[in-house]
Amino acid sequence: MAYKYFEQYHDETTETLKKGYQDIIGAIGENPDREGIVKTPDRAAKAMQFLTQGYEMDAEKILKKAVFNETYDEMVVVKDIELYSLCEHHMLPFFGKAHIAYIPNGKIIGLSKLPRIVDVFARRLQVQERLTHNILECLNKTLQPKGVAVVIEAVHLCMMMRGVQKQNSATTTSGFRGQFQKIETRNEFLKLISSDLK
Ligand SMILES: Nc1nc2c(ncn2[C@@H]2O[C@H](COP(=O)(O)OP(=O)(O)OP(=O)(O)O)[C@@H](O)[C@H]2O)c(=O)[nH]1
Ligand SMILES: [Zn+2]
Repeated sequence: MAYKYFEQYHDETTETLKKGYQDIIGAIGENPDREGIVKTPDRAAKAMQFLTQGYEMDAEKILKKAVFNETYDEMVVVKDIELYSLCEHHMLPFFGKAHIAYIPNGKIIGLSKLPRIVDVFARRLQVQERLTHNILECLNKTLQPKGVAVVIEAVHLCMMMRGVQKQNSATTTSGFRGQFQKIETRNEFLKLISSDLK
């Protein structure tokens, strides 16, 4: 995991979140002083800061660290980028995979920066549609490629553990700019992301 050693907790935020989690634990009928739970508000406060760390990150800055001039002008595809986010309606996880492609226009991007920007936008309260567009627009603006495409496939725990309780439905969202608006280019991308080559 990229952020295994994340330690940017803010004391004030931790305290505020801790109080909130203590109230939640009491409100659901648990004993906040029970041995196994006494440290839970502190752990949960830190977990929530980890899961929402994207608010403090600047995606454009991260991308600009690794932009290289190159004449390669074929499609670049990075697929199966795992993502974990929180739905903004229930604050429950949704998770799945992102597939990203772009066609360079004189500049290529360091490959690891693509998963990094997925995380920047995923580690916030989100809806899948906005997450898809955030990634798409950020790449389009920063790289100004000939085309960019983003597909996200995800499952939402708010539809599985509660609510409609549907265990087998997945949601796909997509966005296409530039040359990916042409059907042949889009189809080539969709074919590449559906192949089993790992
Ligand atoms: N479009 C979209 N909807 C989402 C996403 N995550 C959760 N939702 C939906 O947000 C909606 C919120 O609807 P409400 O009727 O206000 O909430 P609710 O009463 O808890 O709804 P149910 O989940 O149907 O029980 C639900 O339909 C969720 O399925 C997302 O990423 N995109
Ligand atoms: Zn939800």
